[in-house]
Amino acid sequence: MRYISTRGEAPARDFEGVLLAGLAEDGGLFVPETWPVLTSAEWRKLRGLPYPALAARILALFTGGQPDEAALRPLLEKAYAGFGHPATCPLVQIDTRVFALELFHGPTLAFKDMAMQALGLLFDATLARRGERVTIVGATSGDTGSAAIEACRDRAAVDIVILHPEGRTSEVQRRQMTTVLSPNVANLAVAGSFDDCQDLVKAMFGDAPFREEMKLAAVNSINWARVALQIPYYVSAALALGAPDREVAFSVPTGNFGNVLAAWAARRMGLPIAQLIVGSNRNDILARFLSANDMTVRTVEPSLSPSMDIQVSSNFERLLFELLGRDAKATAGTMRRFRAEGRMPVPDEAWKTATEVFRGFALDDQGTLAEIARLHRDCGYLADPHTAVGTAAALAVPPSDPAIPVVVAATAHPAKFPDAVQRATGIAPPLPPRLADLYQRPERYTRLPADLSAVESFVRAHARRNRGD
Ligand SMILES: Cc1ncc(COP(=O)(O)O)c(C=O)c1O
Ligand SMILES: N[C@@H](CCOP(=O)(O)O)C(=O)O
Repeated sequence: MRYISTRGEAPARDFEGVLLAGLAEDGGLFVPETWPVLTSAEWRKLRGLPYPALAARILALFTGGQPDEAALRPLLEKAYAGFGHPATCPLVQIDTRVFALELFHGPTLAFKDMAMQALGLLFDATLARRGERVTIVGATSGDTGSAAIEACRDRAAVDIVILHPEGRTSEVQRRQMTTVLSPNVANLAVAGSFDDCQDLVKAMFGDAPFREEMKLAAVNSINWARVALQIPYYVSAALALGAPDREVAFSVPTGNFGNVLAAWAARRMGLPIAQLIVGSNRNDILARFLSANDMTVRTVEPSLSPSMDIQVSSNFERLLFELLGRDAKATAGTMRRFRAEGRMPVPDEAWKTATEVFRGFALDDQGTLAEIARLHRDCGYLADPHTAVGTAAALAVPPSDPAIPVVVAATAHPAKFPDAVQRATGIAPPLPPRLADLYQRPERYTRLPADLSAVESFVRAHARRNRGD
């Protein structure tokens, strides 16, 4: 299995190369050179497998034997062993045709753990074998950061620096990051938005001497391994509802487009997914794109679903590459214009192709509170604000065939957003016992402006300190 860059100017790599490289050298994102496609009989054979075994089978389709399924299986069993539900990611019926795929039973209570717990182990195994050390730099709007820190804390071959937008995460989200005092972990509160943090991370990767000196690695969904590890749960949910002999749809609360892209990948692999519903908050660039081919960047606005406060959705580039017939030159040109002009010129034909699969829906904060209240009142389900955007989208733009069930990606535990949940329902969901003293733990983080040289100096000092240079 080889991977190519969406911008066509970086050398192709194998899975291990992609895992360690993160972003391609030409600024593009790695995608499989060819997609593995399963027959109906092959999908049926996956039914009933425990989640770690299913995930190993799917991931092995993308690793080209390095590591192979036999090596991946114990690794994934270890990754999911600490999850708070025996099914890893249970499917819960919440309405007549709507199901919640609960992806938040991992250590940091958000869907990021589903990939990140395995990614940390993959990094460990790979770096130990190669005798190498890396510096992970990551951007977070709230959940990637804590999941990455939890997966990488105290690991011998990894230093990690996470950039979050100062004051724009929930307090629980911030504390989950900043109260981890392991020497290899550092947190930066950046004066700016998530998009600024993500730009800084990409700029560090674009600075070739710095990238080489620091041996930079990525844990954001710009890293293909993150997306690959998000595919199995769509497979698991679809099989449970009757695929490949029955079509399903997914509704995914969306920000950086990594989660819904994994669902798209499952569809590309032959899973019968009738429709993908993209839920947005007031930062509705994706909903505008899907309804009117308008992908114009606006200022990022804070909302009750802060993890989705994003305007530049990195993984959209992977979809764009496919929509443009895998034309890397056209993709690179389109992305250049997007960055220069703040508007993405997607040809009408490509846009129409996207709308055959994707539907978009945006919900403001009032609507989000109303949906959390409705779910609690009518369905007895306590949802976090991100999941509520997903359920509202599922009801607003469902597939026209009522026999097709809609699975909503329940991306965070309601206890991560107690203020919003309490405003909507009067209930403040408690944190699990292992996090009960979160508000009493000391925090450590550094404030910096959104300035590349300041951030690079910080990262260099952090890495050197840990390497004993
Ligand atoms: C709770 C939650 N929901 C939804 C999203 C959006 O997911 P994505 O960025 O993969 O589109 C995020 C952030 O990734 C998140 O943390
Ligand atoms: N919503 C994310 C933003 C980063 O997304 P990623 O999937 O690219 O890591 C977050 O919570 O940090």
